[in-house]
Amino acid sequence: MPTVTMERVDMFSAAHRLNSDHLSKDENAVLFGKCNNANGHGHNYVWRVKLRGEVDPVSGIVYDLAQLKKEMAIVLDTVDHRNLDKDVEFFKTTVSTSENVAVYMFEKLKSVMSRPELLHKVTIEETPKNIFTYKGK
Ligand SMILES: Nc1nc2c(c(=O)[nH]1)N=C([C@H](O)[C@H](O)COP(=O)(O)OP(=O)(O)OP(=O)(O)O)CN2
Ligand SMILES: [Zn+2]
Repeated sequence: MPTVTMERVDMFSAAHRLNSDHLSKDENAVLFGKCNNANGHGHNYVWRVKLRGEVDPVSGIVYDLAQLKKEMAIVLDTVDHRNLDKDVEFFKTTVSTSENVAVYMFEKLKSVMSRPELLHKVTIEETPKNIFTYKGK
């Protein structure tokens, strides 16, 4: 059967601050600039999810879209209108760069999917200019 890639896109708004516990105050300020400001800042992130698999000969689908929507909603609830650094366990020890947001969103979705082997890649658009993609380990 043919192998097809399907994609669903959603969005979430979240606050964060770029700051590494392994760097000094000055090193953080130099590395992250305005993004290290103590007040933090926010983004309207665009989350692109791509699944890749064989088209089922009976149903004609790769994966149930309604199921994917439910699973993505579970993940979105952990980040939407949250402060990533304070509300998400993963970011209490990991800098909330969009590289790491892509890793988190991929692994969290994979952990709730009924067929995790179909998850192909996740893309995070932090701003229209800054886009990060993760395909798993
Ligand atoms: N490697 C990374 N560098 C930076 C990240 C990141 O996730 N990975 N994130 C940031 C900040 O979060 C920042 O908010 C995004 O950068 P910013 O300059 O505000 O947004 P733009 O690049 O789109 O702004 P322009 O000034 O229009 O270029 C910083 N670095
Ligand atoms: Zn930011």
